[in-house]
Amino acid sequence: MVLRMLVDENIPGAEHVLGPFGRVQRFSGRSLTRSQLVDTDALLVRSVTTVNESLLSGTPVRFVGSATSGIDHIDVSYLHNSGIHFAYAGGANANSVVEYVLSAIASVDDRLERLLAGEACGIVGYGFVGKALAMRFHALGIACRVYDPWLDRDDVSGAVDLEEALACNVVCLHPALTDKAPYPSRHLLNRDTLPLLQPGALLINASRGEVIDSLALLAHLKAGNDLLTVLDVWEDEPHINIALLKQVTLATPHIAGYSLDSKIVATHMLASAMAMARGISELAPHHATEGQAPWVLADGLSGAALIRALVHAHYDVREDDRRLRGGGSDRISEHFDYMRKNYPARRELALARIKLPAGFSDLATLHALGCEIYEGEASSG
Ligand SMILES: NC(=O)C1=CN([C@@H]2O[C@H](COP(=O)(O)OP(=O)(O)OC[C@H]3O[C@@H](n4cnc5c(N)ncnc54)[C@H](O)[C@@H]3O)[C@@H](O)[C@H]2O)C=CC1
Ligand SMILES: O=C(O)C(=O)[C@H](O)COP(=O)(O)O
Repeated sequence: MVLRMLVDENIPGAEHVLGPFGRVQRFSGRSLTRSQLVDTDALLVRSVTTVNESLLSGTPVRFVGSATSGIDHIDVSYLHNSGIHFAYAGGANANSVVEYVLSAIASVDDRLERLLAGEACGIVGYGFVGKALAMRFHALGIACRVYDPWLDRDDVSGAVDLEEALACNVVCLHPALTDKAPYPSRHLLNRDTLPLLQPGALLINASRGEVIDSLALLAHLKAGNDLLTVLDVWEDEPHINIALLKQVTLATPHIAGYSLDSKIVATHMLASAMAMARGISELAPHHATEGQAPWVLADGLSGAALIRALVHAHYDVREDDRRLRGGGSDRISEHFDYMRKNYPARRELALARIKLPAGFSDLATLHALGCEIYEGEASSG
């Protein structure tokens, strides 16, 4: 049977990877309605589409895939109880988020140097992203204090309670969004917990906007608390709070996980799941992203300077911040989505090939960042 697939317009590679299953039609994620699903067998969404009974009941949809790691937009119990297959791309973009966080840390004063000198980083949420971040930090020699109350403490390296994680000078939020007791993450940072952050701390949120009570954060920042903030995610996207945008240190339109590499992996993960659900063993050949051109490292870099140079050469979060603010306040929601839809092909540093200058000595840092050493000739500098 030819499968009728409806695929979010922002899932790249779908025609190539999913084409062999049948017909691929595109839709716009924020405006999907039930009437568009009357002749759809498989629905592939991103985080902006709420998938629940009111969208799916009475439709022929039998497979739902989400090209995301967070699945708070999916009513998984409804899908399960209705016999609808569900798959998502858990972990596909974890490294992309890790590199976003590194880029943010490397952009704010001497935060990176201080972490390398022994200050600890607080990580809230120890799933694919939190764990990948902790492992990258560990490889770089940076200590982590991790809070994830849903996990057995023995399974969490550097487990602490929330107060201790928030007492670090850099705090990174990576919990799933949940309302579930006893540890809901919605508004985990609120008017009672924001004061637990240290003066001068850097708070990075690349999870879901609703993990922070934005009005409480705005009040906290306006009260002159010495807090630096990097927000990739916002409450009520794309209608973000302009007053908050003006107060934060760096602001981006929910693109931390948007490396090209991670998006293609996500498409493949959904295709594999769809194949399995249909009992098909042969998939389309991997739609590999092109290898990156070797990058020639400048002389004399090591430690923090080396990390900063490599991270920013690959992805500089300050450029996304400039572009978001450059859209002006009057049409910010359109601009927010425009940036997401037209996001440039960002490649991951962990897949980069680096040509070393003569006498280079800091191989440990290159390995910690996941880079490959390139031995051949390279043309660019
Ligand atoms: N900004 C972006 O582009 C991206 C955002 N995300 C968001 O980041 C979240 C984390 O991503 P993954 O690690 O891949 O998800 P995951 O599902 O692997 O991990 C989420 C972790 O959060 C923990 N958690 C839940 N409630 C918590 C609480 N109250 N306090 C502390 N921890 C709590 C869970 O126990 C779990 O270990 C996703 O759920 C998604 O919402 C993920 C990828 C990209
Ligand atoms: O994976 C997740 O979870 C994310 O937040 C996505 O990377 C964000 O992308 P969209 O699904 O919002 O386009």
